[in-house]
Order: sequence, then C-alpha cells, then structure tokens
Amino acid sequence: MGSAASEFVVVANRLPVDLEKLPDGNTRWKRSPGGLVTALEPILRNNSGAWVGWPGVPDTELEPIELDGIEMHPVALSSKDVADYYEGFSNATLWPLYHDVIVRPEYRREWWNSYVEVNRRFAEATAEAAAEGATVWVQDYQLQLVPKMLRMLRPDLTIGFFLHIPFPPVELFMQMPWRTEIVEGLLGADLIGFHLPGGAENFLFLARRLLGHQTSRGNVGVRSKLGVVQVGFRTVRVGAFPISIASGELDTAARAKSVRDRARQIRKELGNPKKIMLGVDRLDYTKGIDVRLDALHELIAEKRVDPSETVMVQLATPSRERVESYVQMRGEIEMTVSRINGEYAEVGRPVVHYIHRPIPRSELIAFFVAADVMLVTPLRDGMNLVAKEYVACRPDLGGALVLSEFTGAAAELRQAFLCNPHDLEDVKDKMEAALTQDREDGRRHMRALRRQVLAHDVDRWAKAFLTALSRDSVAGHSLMSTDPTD
Ligand SMILES: O=P(O)(O)OC[C@H]1O[C@H](O[C@H]2O[C@H](CO)[C@@H](O)[C@H](O)[C@H]2O)[C@H](O)[C@@H](O)[C@@H]1O
Ligand SMILES: Nc1ccn([C@@H]2O[C@H](COP(=O)(O)OP(=O)(O)O)[C@@H](O)[C@H]2O)c(=O)n1
Repeated sequence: MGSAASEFVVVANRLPVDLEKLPDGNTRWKRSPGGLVTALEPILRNNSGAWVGWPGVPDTELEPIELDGIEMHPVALSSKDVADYYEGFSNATLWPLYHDVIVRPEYRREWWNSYVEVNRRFAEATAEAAAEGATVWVQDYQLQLVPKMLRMLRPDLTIGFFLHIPFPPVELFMQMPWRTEIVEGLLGADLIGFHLPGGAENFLFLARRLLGHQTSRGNVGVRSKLGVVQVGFRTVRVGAFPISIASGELDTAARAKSVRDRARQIRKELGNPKKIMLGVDRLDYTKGIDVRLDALHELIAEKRVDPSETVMVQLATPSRERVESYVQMRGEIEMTVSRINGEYAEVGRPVVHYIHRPIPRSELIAFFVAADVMLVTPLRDGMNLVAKEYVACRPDLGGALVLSEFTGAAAELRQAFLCNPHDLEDVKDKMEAALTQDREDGRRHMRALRRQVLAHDVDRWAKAFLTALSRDSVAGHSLMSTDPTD
C-alpha cells in the first residue's frame, strides 16, 4: 500500500476514460461507453477517490494518473485477456445468461480460467490502491469474484458490490457451471446491491439453496428492508438500489439557449418533419433496436405512420464489436434500416437516419430536446439510463417516452407508454399512441415522469448505497434485521 493510498476506491472493468491511440502515434483520453460510467463518474469527480479499471486498449501498461480530480489506477489486459475474460466470459457467457438468454451463453473453461485470473489482478491492484480501513465499491458482472479475493487480501476493508445488469431467475443462473464460485465471490462483500428487489431476492434464494447459508426470507424493499445472509460469523446484506443520472445537470444543460438552438437546427437538418422519433443505445442485442425498426416498418406499411411526415433517428454507439452475436445483430439491423429506406425514402429524405459512432454529449442532449418520441425498447435491461436522460432533458414538458416493461427503469417510470417488446402489435400501438398523444395529456405524463427522475438522482443512489454500506460495517447486524436507508 503506497502513502497516497485512497479512503474510497471504485473498481470497475473500465476506467471512466478510454485511452485512444491516434494514427500519428500520440494518445488521448476519451469518455468510455455505457451507463455505469455515466452514473459513477460525477460521484467520484465530486468526492475525491480512486478508480481502478482497464484503460480500454489491450497490451498497455500505464502508471497511475490523476485526471479530472480522479486518481486512475489502470489495470493492464493483454489481447488474450480481452478475448477470453472480456469478450468471452463477461460478454458471451455472463451477459447473455443474465439477460434472459436472449442469445445462447457459451460456457468455456478457458474463458472461466481467464475470468478468475483477471479478477485476481483487479483484487491485487485494489489492495494496493486502498488505504487502511478504506471503503471499496466493486462494480458489475465482470468482477464478481473480486469481493472474496479482496477480503482475503485485505480484511480491514469495507467492501460493497453493485450489479448493473439484471440478476437472472434462479432456473437460468443454475445453468452456470461455476455458479457456486460466483455466489461465493459476491458474498465476500459486506453489502451487495441490485437495481430491483427481484434480483436481490433471486440472490438470497441461491445463497440459501446453493450454499446452504442462513438467509432472511420475505421481500426486499427499494432502498429499504435489506435481506441478510449469514456467512460464518459475517453478515452480508443484500438490497435494491435503482441507479439514476445527474438529472439536475441535464435539466440545466437542456435549458441552455445553445442546446435549444441546436435542437431546432437538428429538426431543420432532418427536413422539419412533423414528428421525430429517436433511439439512443449501445449497439447491443438486448436493446431491442430491431424491435422498434420492425414496428416502424409495419406501421408505415399499414399506413398508420406517414413516412413523409415522420423520421426516426437511431444513434448507436459501437460496442463489443468482435463478439459474434454483436457482429450478426449489427448486420441484421443495418439490413432493416436499408430495407425501410429502400422502400419508403425519397431522394435526400431518408426515413431512418442511422449513426454508428459515438457522438458528443452536448449533441446528444440536443437530440433529446428535439425528439417528439423517445424509443426505449430493450428485451431486457438492468436499468436503462437513456430513458431517464430523455425525461431530464424535457423541462418544456414536451415529448413522449415509449418504454419497454423489461427495463429496470419501467419500475419507476410508470407514466411512460409502457410496452412489451416481445409483442410487436403492442409496440406498434404504443408508438402510434405516443406519436398522436394529446398535448395536455403529454405534458401531464412528462411532469409526473420528471418528478420521479429529478427527485431520485444519481447522488441519492450513491448515498443510499454507501450509507447502508457504512452502517453495515459499524453496526454488525443480526440475521433478521431490516434497516431502512431512506
Ligand atoms: O464496457 P462495455 O462492455 O463497453 O459496456 C458498457 C456498459 O454496459 C453495461 O451497462 C449497464 O449499466 C447501466 C448503469 O447501471 C444500466 O443502466 C444498464 O442497464 C446496464 O446495461 C454494463 O453493465 C457496464 O459494466 C458496461 O460498462
Ligand atoms: N450513442 C450514444 C448512446 C448512448 N450514450 C450514453 O450511454 C449511456 C447508456 O447507458 P444505459 O444505462 O442506457 O445503457 P448501457 O449502455 O449502460 O447498457 C447513457 O448515458 C447514454 O447517454 C451515448 O452517449 N451515446
């Protein structure tokens, strides 16, 4: 442990910034993709601490570096680690298994071995970075073994773990050949957080049935009524903490004149259509981009949507581009975009505008402000921050949100046009209803949605989790204790 060791350490697969190697041989840092970084970056920026993570490029050893007030501790991954631990076990085994087996998970021993080895490297790097008695917050499915490994290296630490994706139903989790090791790995934490009570309850059941631990029974609450697992003399607590966004910052940004001007300009560049529909996602098969495209295609064919008045913009950040299921899905989505445009576009006036590259944050906010209908249609999603970002960007009370019931966000955003992404007729009906909603009804719904998103921001999420974690370390709870953290 060095003298500059930190009292608060976040550990995540990625650093909040990726190192980019430029063609001229120079390097620069750019924002990493995904909602985990969106949520945690402002928290660490505002509370000094360290972040342990991979800098996003393989075979690169870097010294710790301070960026934007955060002490970054890069963990190096070789090209083979990236193939086996990141693309393999994390994103071709765990990701599909935890997202309801939308594609078939692959169980390969060499990927598992790499997962164990890389988790050990993260645990060792964290043990180095953390001060005596520090609080460490481990993030997500890529690092489920770290809590136990870290506890063995540093029993003095308080360790929290948060899972950003759904925790699957027990019957699906039981497929996992290394299911015992994963549950044991997580139980190294003092507090394990999930987005929703259902995930926490699934985990409690496994701790009881698979490992034979005594656990609390009954329902887990939202930010309250934690579950408990007794692991020898240690008590591990389990809870539901739905993540959110820096909603106040986005609300302010969306009110800026420059953003509103840009939103108007976007409308003009799109040909001033009557209605703009928007999708914003990493290009991932869980996000249901194909679902919304198919729904639009049929709505146009059935003459329920007029392609001369309505356009759709799909902003898709490249993601996990070498994983086979992602390669295949990209091909299918691009084919559908071409088919819709081939059948219904006019020269210079596409129906679907598709952008497959990251776009700057300010530009994204302007798109949220410009869009009449936001399409969030995942087949399964842990939370989905995009839905909350859209709502935060609508202080004008305009716009409408079509939201899949299979997102974590749907548990909170009840005033959206909720749809079942497995039922195309339902998606079509909700898209049509959102496009044709009465202005006053729309304002009423948006006001209710905004109340939820502005009141429950990412600071509140972090505070709820960290308060529960610190109480846990001091109080030493008994098996059946419940302890509201709100
Ligand atoms: O790091 P990548 O492989 O490029 O993936 C990006 C992130 O995707 C996932 O995000 C999840 O976290 C969000 C915030 O809690 C949540 O809203 C969303 O539903 C999840 O899918 C992944 O969990 C992260 O680890 C990745 O960094
Ligand atoms: N083209 C895009 C798509 C998403 N994003 C951001 O990436 C994050 C996605 O978070 P999310 O929780 O909805 O989903 P994941 O990608 O984390 O699964 C949001 O903060 C989006 O604003 C972006 O900046 N540009």
